[in-house]
Amino acid sequence: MLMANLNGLRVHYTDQGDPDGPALVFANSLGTDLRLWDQVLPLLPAGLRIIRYDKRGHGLTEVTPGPYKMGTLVADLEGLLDHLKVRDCLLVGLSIGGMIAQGLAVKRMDLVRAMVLSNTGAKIGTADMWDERIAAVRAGGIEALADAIMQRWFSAPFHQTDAFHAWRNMLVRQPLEGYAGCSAAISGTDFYTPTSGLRLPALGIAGSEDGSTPPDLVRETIDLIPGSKFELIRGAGHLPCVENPEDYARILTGFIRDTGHV
Ligand SMILES: O=C(O)CCC(=O)CC(=O)O
Repeated sequence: MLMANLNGLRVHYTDQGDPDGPALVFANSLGTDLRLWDQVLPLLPAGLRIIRYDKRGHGLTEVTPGPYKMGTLVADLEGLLDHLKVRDCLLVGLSIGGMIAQGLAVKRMDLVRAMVLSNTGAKIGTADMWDERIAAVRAGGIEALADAIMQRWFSAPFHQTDAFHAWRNMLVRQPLEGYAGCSAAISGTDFYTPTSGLRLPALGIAGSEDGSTPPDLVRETIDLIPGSKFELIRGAGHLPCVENPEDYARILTGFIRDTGHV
């Protein structure tokens, strides 16, 4: 079990693959932990150093009292990469993880040489929407919202699978304070201007059935970065790395190779 103590926050992470290989770093979405990438990792090319982590208030990372700021979540990942002496990584961020990726690329170009913005946006939802969600979660727990969240996360056929129930369990077992804290960070984030200034290889990935960050939002965001590419995974919702890991890994592998990362 790997834990890093970063300015007093104990962060859970994994560091797998070739320790001397180019680094591929994953940042998870709201209400998920690093198991989000379990099915994609075995399908990726050999020779990479693969780092995953649980963001603040999620998984096995410590929970601090919310609300959180996006700058704090960005600084947490910055601290982890500095701690692990990672430079020039290919950073894959899904949803809030994609916001963290945008923030880190703007702040520390030495850490991020290429970026995948998956099922995310420069801005996600409205402040009113997030205020309502935070109030609902504080009143009734994540369970009270779980059915609606699962509708956005997964396409209808996936709801009939056994795996669906495992992912629902993962969601409702996330710490409430972490979920609410990160929701506040999303609410306060609008990266349109800073992301427009980014110049690095970038790929957007969307799911055709994504009810949280629909394909148009992902495309609008990735189009802010000149020369970027966009891929749509048909039939998948907000978490295509879970619903269709084969297509996700194929697209990611193509980008890894195109950018000369392995
Ligand atoms: O998944 C995220 O990180 C935030 C976007 C969202 O609203 C997810 C959901 O539908 O619950």
